[in-house]
Amino acid sequence: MLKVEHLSLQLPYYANWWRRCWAEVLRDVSLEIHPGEVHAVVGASGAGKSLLAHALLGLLPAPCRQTGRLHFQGQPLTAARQRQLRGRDLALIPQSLNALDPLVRNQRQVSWAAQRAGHTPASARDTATQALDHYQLNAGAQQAFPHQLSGGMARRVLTAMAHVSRAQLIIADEPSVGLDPQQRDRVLNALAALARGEGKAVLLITHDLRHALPIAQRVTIMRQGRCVETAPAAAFQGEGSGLNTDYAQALWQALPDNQFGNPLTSTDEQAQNVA
Ligand SMILES: Nc1ncnc2c1ncn2[C@@H]1O[C@H](COP(=O)(O)OP(=O)(O)OP(=O)(O)O)[C@@H](O)[C@H]1O
Repeated sequence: MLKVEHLSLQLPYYANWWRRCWAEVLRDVSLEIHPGEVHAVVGASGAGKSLLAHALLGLLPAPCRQTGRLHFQGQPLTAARQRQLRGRDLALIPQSLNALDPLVRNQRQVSWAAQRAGHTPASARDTATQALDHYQLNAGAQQAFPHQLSGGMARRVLTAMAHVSRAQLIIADEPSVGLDPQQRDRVLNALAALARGEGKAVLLITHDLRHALPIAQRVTIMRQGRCVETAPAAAFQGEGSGLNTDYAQALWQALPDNQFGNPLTSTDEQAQNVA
């Protein structure tokens, strides 16, 4: 569905106040995402994950220098096509909660996202209510303004907006940050269900491999603007001998609750094991 080939990106900075220089923040990034798949992009803070997401959606800060090729559903993903598809076939769950309009009630924001995806105003309202119910936001939270919600609740509103968008590709940038373990699993499992049940492609961006492995089919590890390795999620087991790079192996082996050989389970499964 989405093919990224040799994507490189440079952003400007100023040396000695006036001399403009260019910092290479993405370097030769290539990956593919298929329908029905959750593809996780995992890396430390500053690895370039959000910039990759913004490049796919045409949301990069200007000026910037971008090279490489993007294809979506077999066609080149040009700037004009990105504008046309954003919020429709391409949806973003942004990392920043500032993406919510502070002056618009939460339910209405989700309803607008549904209308942009082609719902009539009446069906958009119903769809928005169902989606917000699904993410356990009650009527009070639905009618509140964004500043009246906790960070985790606001993040669930953003997830509901992507949920109703009918997008073929959902890019989720740290969708579980600030959520308690149950809510985190709920959001991640909902993303997995969109891929599995509805054939959508999900690009899950996270700094925590533990959040990616229970739902992802493939994992790309990023470091300092580069793709270090793309591996099937099944390669993250045992001592990580199925992984090709030392960095990916080290990342896997460094997980605090890595039992080397026990596949990581979701919090729900862990809770059931305890019960
Ligand atoms: N607008 C910008 N101008 C200049 N440099 C930027 C800009 N946005 C990001 N960067 C730099 O690009 C690099 C990658 O940033 P990015 O936000 O993609 O990281 P990330 O992997 O998403 O990190 P995090 O997990 O903390 O969100 C960082 O070094 C950052 O300082």
